[in-house]
Amino acid sequence: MTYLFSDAGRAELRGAIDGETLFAFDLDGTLAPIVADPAGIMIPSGIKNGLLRLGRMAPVAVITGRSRADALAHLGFSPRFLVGNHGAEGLPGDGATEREFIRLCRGWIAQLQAILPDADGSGIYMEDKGATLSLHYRNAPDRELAHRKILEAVSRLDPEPRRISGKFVENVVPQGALHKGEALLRIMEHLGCRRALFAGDDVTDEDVFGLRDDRIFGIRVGMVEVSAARHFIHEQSEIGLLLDEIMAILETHPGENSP
Ligand SMILES: O=P(O)(O)OC[C@H]1O[C@H](O[C@H]2O[C@H](CO)[C@@H](O)[C@H](O)[C@H]2O)[C@H](O)[C@@H](O)[C@@H]1O
Repeated sequence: MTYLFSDAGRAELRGAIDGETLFAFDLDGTLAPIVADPAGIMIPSGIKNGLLRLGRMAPVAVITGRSRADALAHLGFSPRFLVGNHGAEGLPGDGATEREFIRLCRGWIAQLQAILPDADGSGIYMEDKGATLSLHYRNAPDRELAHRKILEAVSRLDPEPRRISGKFVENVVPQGALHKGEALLRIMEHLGCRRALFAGDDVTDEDVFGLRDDRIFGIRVGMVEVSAARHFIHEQSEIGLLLDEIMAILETHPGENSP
């Protein structure tokens, strides 16, 4: 992996983007620092302003594991594309499938309430996001025990969901729901974009990096041993710098059809 703010990383970024590139970002851990309470995130105002400015120069998407409504409340503005539930919510034309995902989740929540009646007592927090759900154990007094209970409970769900691990969380996702990589490709196709940039910090973001699609410039937030991303930044606080760098490049390479 190449550090984005090295000479080589900067040169590769310059060669990879212009005003017709789709710029897509994950939310938690990327646009907002990770905090203990999922409801307590704060997107720094510099990042919000940067996204708004970038949105006037090129298409911008936020692709998040949160529900769209929740993400919107934190963003305070609508990016051109806002995909929620890891790709399961908010893509053009997917209304009927989303309703089916919500129905499935209602069933899983009822089952989990029976399997994990003491969830709160174990420090497990169930986040109902409509089309998917998340079981958090960050704040459990015994994280290992809480995690084991979650894994056991999820393994008993019927029908079997797709389970994706995250930062002290297990995400329960309907089989057949698009993942973040597929969602990004859908938006590119919809817009006719030949190139995209995507930045993300977590396991579900690897669904984008793992496409290994040369048209997509992937940036992992936080260096990890195993990632399919080709570039990384050290930490979330560098996102503001990334937005500035992107906009400086677009000012000199606006793209043929940009405003
Ligand atoms: O795809 P993302 O936008 O990165 O969303 C992934 C999950 O983020 C949230 O949980 C994570 O962030 C919380 C706040 O910093 C943190 O407390 C938690 O431990 C993390 O797992 C969100 O609550 C989930 O719904 C998202 O799926």
